[in-house]
Amino acid sequence: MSSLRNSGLCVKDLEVEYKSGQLALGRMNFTLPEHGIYTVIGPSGSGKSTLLRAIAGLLPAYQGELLFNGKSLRDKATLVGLVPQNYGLLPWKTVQANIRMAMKIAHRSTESKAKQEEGITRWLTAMGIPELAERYPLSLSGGQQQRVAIARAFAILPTILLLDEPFSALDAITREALQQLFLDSWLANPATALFVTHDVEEAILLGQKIIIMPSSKQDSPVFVDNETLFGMQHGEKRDSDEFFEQMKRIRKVMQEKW
Ligand SMILES: Nc1ncnc2c1ncn2[C@@H]1O[C@H](COP(=O)(O)OP(=O)(O)OP(=O)(O)O)[C@@H](O)[C@H]1O
Repeated sequence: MSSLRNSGLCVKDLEVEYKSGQLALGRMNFTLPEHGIYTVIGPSGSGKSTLLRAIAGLLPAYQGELLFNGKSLRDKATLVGLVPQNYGLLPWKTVQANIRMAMKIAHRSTESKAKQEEGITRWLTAMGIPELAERYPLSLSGGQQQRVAIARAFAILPTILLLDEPFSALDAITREALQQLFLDSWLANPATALFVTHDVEEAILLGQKIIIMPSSKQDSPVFVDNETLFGMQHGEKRDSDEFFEQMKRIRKVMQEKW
């Protein structure tokens, strides 16, 4: 049994250097309880995508340890879903075939075909795009591709869900609608989610904690608790006093650390 100290996502002395010798991510140490949404903001180049890639197992090498409930992520025993910045959809497969393939890889065909098809329809519907099932990714708008990528990530029912600026290609209204869809979908499958965004408001509207990456690789990230807002109805957050207080708090940290 894992002790409480080891439960959740544990990042121990993580440091990433790419082949060029450039330090992409300074030493990081933190533990995040499971079943939470953690938003990550930081200046360009501070290592947000690199952090997600390390957790997703996409880096050939890194220093330190990544554990989930005490088990190393290197062992691939924990199912991780990633929505990368470029959506990562296969252009030669239809929307539904993209999702089907991800489900097959994740569950190694242990699921019945009927259950798989039901899952595909359910997640496309949850993202508001059931009519796009037969279309090919390159015939879709950027925002539609983002929805497909999010549906695909949720459809594999991951334990850890990583999202790299998933709503960046959306207009403000669609973005708000998708934030709500994301929260509803997360409630249906409360993965441990790391959500990278450039938008401070979005970080406050979605995260249970907000992780602020520093510009200096020698500095540590700052964690801002956001439980009060996280517990509110999504539609009421933006107009609340707590939202404005949180904006002020975070801007202060940004001024100091960026
Ligand atoms: N494949 C790579 N090879 C070499 N260096 C890389 C590679 N990918 C990223 N880097 C470098 O690592 C650092 C962190 O990059 P990363 O993409 O993680 O930052 P980020 O915070 O996600 O930036 P952005 O907000 O612009 O997406 C940067 O200095 C970047 O130039």
